[in-house]
Amino acid sequence: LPLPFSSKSRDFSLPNSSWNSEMKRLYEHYNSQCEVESEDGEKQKGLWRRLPSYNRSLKYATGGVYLSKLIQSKARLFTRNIKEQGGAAFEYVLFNNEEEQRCVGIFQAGHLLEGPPGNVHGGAIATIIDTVTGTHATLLSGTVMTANLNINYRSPIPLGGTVHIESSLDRKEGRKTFLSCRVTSTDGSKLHTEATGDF
Ligand SMILES: CCCCCCCC(=O)SCCNC(=O)CCNC(=O)[C@H](O)C(C)(C)COP(=O)(O)OP(=O)(O)OC[C@H]1O[C@@H](n2cnc3c(N)ncnc32)[C@H](O)[C@@H]1OP(=O)(O)O
Repeated sequence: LPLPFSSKSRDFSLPNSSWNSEMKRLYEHYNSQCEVESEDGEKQKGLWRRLPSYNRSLKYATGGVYLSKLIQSKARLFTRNIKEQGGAAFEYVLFNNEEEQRCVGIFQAGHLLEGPPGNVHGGAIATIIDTVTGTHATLLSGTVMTANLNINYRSPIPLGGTVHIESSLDRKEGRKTFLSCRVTSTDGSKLHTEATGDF
């Protein structure tokens, strides 16, 4: 990602004890296709790249100078702002495939994201879609803002479950980037959500 992060920052996209078996399985699936370093230190490029994820970046953002010191020190990325451990909210990891211009998110929805009883809140689904597509658009086109996000909710996402999110490039027009996104069950058989985004 283009923003510089301190090497001391915690990377939230690594496996932790709250991850269910599906989350771990899919993580392994993509992680095993990422860059590998041989014993002699030579790096072999992989098909996929795991994207680290930190809970803040504002310290480095130029807009930060206009904000109070309190806000600057307390600002946290929305999807990584819950101190409670154990998969309470957004557990996710993103992988990017530069060659195929695809970005994949594996998302486990925690108990604080409830909307309809037993299922994930539509706003939380929109948030994770914006995160995957927004990150993908940033990788494709540099710093961007979401201009439009159009979402069709096809079937509910069970709370505690894991889903597969895939963002793909539709087209670029000048400084605009258009992406499509699908949220499915991890075996791909069930479509939960479809979206398009303009960045
Ligand atoms: C690490 C985690 C990553 C998470 C990523 C999360 C990303 C986000 O959520 S960003 C936050 C939500 N988004 C925002 O707050 C954006 C608010 N909006 C804006 O800042 C501005 O309206 C912005 C930047 C989208 C467009 O501004 P600006 O470039 O000045 O607009 P303008 O010059 O009128 O339009 C440029 C082009 O975009 C198009 N456009 C503008 N707004 C929209 C829109 N809402 N929908 C579709 N197209 C639009 C225009 O039609 C125009 O197209 P063309 O060049 O073909 O005529």
